[in-house]
Amino acid sequence: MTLAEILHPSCALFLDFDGTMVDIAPHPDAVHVPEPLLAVLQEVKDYLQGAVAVISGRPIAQIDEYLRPLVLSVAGVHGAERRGGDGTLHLLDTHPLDHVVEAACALASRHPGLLVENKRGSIALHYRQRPELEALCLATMQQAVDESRGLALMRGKMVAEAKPGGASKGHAIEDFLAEPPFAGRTPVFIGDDVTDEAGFSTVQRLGGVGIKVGEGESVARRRLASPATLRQELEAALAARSTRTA
Ligand SMILES: O=P(O)(O)OC[C@H]1O[C@H](O[C@H]2O[C@H](CO)[C@@H](O)[C@H](O)[C@H]2O)[C@H](O)[C@@H](O)[C@@H]1O
Repeated sequence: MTLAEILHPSCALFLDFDGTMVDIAPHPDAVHVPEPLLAVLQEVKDYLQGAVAVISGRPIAQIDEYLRPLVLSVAGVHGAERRGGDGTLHLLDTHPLDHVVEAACALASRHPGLLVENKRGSIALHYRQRPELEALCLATMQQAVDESRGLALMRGKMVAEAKPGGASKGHAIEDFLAEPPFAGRTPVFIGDDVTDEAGFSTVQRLGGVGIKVGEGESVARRRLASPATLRQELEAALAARSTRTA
């Protein structure tokens, strides 16, 4: 089944960012947003009467910067922050991260190439430049999280993140679906990473469609090969819309 067949005007579309809309890059700051993607997203937003949201591990401010001048609804930091369809900002309670920051920074200072990313309520330890240190990074972060209050460890692509225990992409999608312009629509969530599995489960439980980009185990019942394929399929869905309404 293609995205053109799935994406009807009564859908709400939820999109992950890294690895889904844009290719994975060697460094978090090195991602490239292809120019045509912005135009496609604007058109899809119009088609779905505003019911398009980005569901990302990145902060909302970063997503805004990458998608500028487009402004979309966004859940950032795995749902710890969320800007709804009316522009209202919802912030989950955060928990002290000092112990995790200390542990992650101490490890990074001993191992050049490790990168500590500090977000509101969350700390990410990236090991893409030092993949051989994966086990050490995961163990260090897990121990620091276990010794902290209210945090959970989440694995991503070459990254271990400590985030608020209550934050999840699935919850963020449910919160969007309780509000206009998302309420009453069939949810479609497209993502690429372990962190997106909660989102796939949520939309499928609600009668919607989960689509995994790329390879790897997933609960999602549909697949797309790559971010480039996603862009092509969105363009095809828009073209099919023109044909349908012509
Ligand atoms: O939920 P997402 O929108 O997919 O964000 C997940 C994380 O993305 C970023 O890290 C990942 O992408 C980087 C750029 O391609 C890559 O270098 C890194 O290895 C990946 O883990 C971002 O830096 C994180 O904050 C997000 O949580």
